[in-house]
Amino acid sequence: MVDYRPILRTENTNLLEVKSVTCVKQERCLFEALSFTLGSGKIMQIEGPNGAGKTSLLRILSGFAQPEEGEVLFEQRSINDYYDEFAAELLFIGHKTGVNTQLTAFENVCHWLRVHGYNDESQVYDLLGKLGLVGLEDVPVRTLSAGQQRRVALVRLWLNSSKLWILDEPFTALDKKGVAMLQCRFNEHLEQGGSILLTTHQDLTQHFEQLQTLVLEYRH
Ligand SMILES: Nc1ncnc2c1ncn2[C@@H]1O[C@H](COP(=O)(O)OP(=O)(O)OP(=O)(O)O)[C@@H](O)[C@H]1O
Repeated sequence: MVDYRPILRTENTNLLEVKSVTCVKQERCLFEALSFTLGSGKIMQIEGPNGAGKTSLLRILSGFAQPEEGEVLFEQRSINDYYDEFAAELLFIGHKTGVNTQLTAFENVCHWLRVHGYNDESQVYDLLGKLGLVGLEDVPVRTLSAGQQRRVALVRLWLNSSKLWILDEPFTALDKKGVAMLQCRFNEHLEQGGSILLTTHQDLTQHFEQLQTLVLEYRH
């Protein structure tokens, strides 16, 4: 595909460090004094029941929301103080996938390429084909099925060399083949020294040797 810069592996350092983070929504404390680290080449699954605060945590870790207390460090620097540098190393795909459903899959991918400063559109059809979208590249995304729309959103994982991927329910609506393809892509990213934080209700223990799990309880 496009010639992207390699991820530089940062040995023996924590890519992400969460220090005593507390989140309160609608006067309910979702989590309190939460601390953990995520190293280079590591994957962490955030689990918990509906409403426990998984998405809220991902939003704090991405810098889209501020915690009541605590801080988040990326490569040992506060993401608030160095947000631009952090953002350049972050790929966030949320519940709302960021796909423009009025545009075609091809147009969406070309847009993402341009945003990242790349103009080589020559292999976009190949990439969309790889993701099972053959023949669907030029129809508005809104006319695709939920799983096909998710596949369009996930194309960014094949176009991206950000160190940290934060993904909210990336497996939603994918069929078995789609799930397997995504797991394969995750492993490639980890092998290159990238890190992944994700929420999912899938059991990933069989698929990732060094899976870390963080369970958020529902707090009343
Ligand atoms: N912007 C907001 N304003 C007010 N309340 C919010 C906001 N965002 C989240 N909440 C509340 O925080 C709680 C946790 O929501 P969150 O989306 O983080 O949960 P979740 O664990 O991701 O749930 P699910 O598994 O259903 O996606 C919910 O009760 C929700 O109503």
